[in-house]
Amino acid sequence: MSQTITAPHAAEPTAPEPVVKIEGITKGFPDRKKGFQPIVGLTDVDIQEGEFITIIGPSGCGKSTILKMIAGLESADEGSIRLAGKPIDAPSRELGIVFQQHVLLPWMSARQNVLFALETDPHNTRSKSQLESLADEYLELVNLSHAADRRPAQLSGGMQQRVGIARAFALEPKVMLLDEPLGALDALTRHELQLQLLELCEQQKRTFIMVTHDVDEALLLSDRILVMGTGPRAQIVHDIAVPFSRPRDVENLEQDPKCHELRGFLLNSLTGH
Ligand SMILES: Nc1ncnc2c1ncn2[C@@H]1O[C@H](COP(=O)(O)OP(=O)(O)OP(=O)(O)O)[C@@H](O)[C@H]1O
Repeated sequence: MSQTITAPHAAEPTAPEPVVKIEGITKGFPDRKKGFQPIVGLTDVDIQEGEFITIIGPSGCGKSTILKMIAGLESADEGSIRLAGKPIDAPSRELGIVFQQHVLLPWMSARQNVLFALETDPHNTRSKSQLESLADEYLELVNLSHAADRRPAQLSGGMQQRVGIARAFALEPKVMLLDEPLGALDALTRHELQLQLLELCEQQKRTFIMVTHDVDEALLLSDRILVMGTGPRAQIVHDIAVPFSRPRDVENLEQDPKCHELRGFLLNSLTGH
């Protein structure tokens, strides 16, 4: 007779260590007239490797400030932020950033812009020809191979933003921080790039933390949506798991009643209803 033997004190499976661990952070800024202004209230978040996290919240609540603290560009007043267990106290190549405004070198082509970032990476161990292939690979991933030799002035806003995305992705950071990456684009280009970003994220399986004002963008791309409340001392008021399986399809999402329900909930939380 077969028998199942269970260890008397089998260890509980432990959750993997979060790639980003935010513990008890607060942040404020000095104001010449009003004195110290508290912005971000006590905040704790664990982000697991491979998750796509979106932060949404009312304007001025401190979303970008949180992203800048994770990027090592601002320090928290209290608490700590760790990347794979190590405190983040300065920008690092493990943390890639894409801002709303692409900062490309105007005298270089799209390809040279990506290549320059790779060549000046102090941790680079690849040869020049390997870097050239890598730059081409990432430009292809954002559908820009045909425009690789054009300079920024010869590219549309959406194309320039795609070069910025290719450049940040090509450095293959552990965590990609996106601060309203599509915020400056017209609605059509924005939608196109959302789909491209979705495809890229699903192919790359990296960790993403994005700030956006666009609820539909958050629902399309995220595994979790963190909703911040109003300030001062704004905190995360909802941490929502997005239940849609991947790969995602916009049309299926649009017809899914769960998506409508979540969308309504998010819009209501943003408008304070
Ligand atoms: N370096 C700074 N010095 C002083 N105040 C700052 C600084 N950075 C941000 N702030 C203030 O902190 C508050 C939060 O700014 P932040 O950009 O993080 O908000 P946000 O939620 O990303 O806003 P939005 O949605 O409008 O982009 C704002 O009142 C802003 O003026």
